[in-house]
Amino acid sequence: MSLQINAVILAGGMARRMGGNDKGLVDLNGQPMIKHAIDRIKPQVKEILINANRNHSSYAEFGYPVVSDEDSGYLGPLAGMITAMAQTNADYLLVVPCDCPLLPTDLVSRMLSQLESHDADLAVASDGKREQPVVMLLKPSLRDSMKAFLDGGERKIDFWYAKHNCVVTDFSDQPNAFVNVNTPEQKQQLSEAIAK
Ligand SMILES: Nc1nc2c(ncn2[C@@H]2O[C@H](COP(=O)(O)OP(=O)(O)OP(=O)(O)O)[C@@H](O)[C@H]2O)c(=O)[nH]1
Ligand SMILES: [Mg+2]
Repeated sequence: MSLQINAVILAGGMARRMGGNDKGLVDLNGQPMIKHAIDRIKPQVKEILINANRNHSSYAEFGYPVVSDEDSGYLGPLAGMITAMAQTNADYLLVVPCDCPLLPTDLVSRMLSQLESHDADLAVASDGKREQPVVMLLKPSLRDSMKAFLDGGERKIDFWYAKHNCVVTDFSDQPNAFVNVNTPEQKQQLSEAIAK
C-alpha cells in the first residue's frame, strides 16, 4: 500500500515586513502568492490544507480546507503545524510556507526517500547553506512533542527538531528553490526575475 502524504501551506503569520498585508494573498505576477506554492505542491501530495488566521473566505476559494491556529495569539509557525497535524490522518505531513513561490517539484520524493533510508522521524530541507525550518516532512504523531515544546514557551523550530531523529535534505542543486518573499522589495525582485 502506498503512503499517504498530505501538505499544509502556512499562511498564518502577521506579515509585518510586508506591511501587514496578508502575504499569501498579495499578487505576484498575476497570482496570489500562495497559488504559486499550491501549484508546486499539488502534484506531490494527496491532500492540501491551508493554515490561515484571517481572510478565510479568500483562502477557501482555492478549494482546500482552511484551518486556523488553535491559539489565536500568533505563536509562530509551530502553532500552524500543530493545528494541521491534528487534522491529518496521513502517514506524513509536508509543511511549506506560503511565501516560497519556487519550491522544488521533487520536494516530497527526495525528502521521503532520505527519511526512509535513515529511518528518521522527519526531514528538513536545506538550500545547501541554510536549513529551511518551515520546509519539513514529518510524522503527524510528533504533534504531542511539538505541542509540549510550544506550551513550554519555546518558539524555535530548529531547537524542536534537533530533539528528534532528523535528516537534512540538500537541495543545493536548485539554488533558488527556497527564495523567500518577506518584503515588498523582495517581491519586486522575484517578480522581475520570473518575468525574464
Ligand atoms: N499559523 C501560523 N503561521 C505563522 C505564524 N507566524 C508565521 N507563520 C508562517 O510561517 C512562515 C514563515 O514566517 P515569516 O516569513 O516570518 O512570516 P510572517 O511571520 O507572516 O512575517 P513577518 O511578520 O514579516 O515576520 C510563513 O508561511 C508564515 O505565514 C503564526 O503565528 N501562525
Ligand atoms: Mg518568510
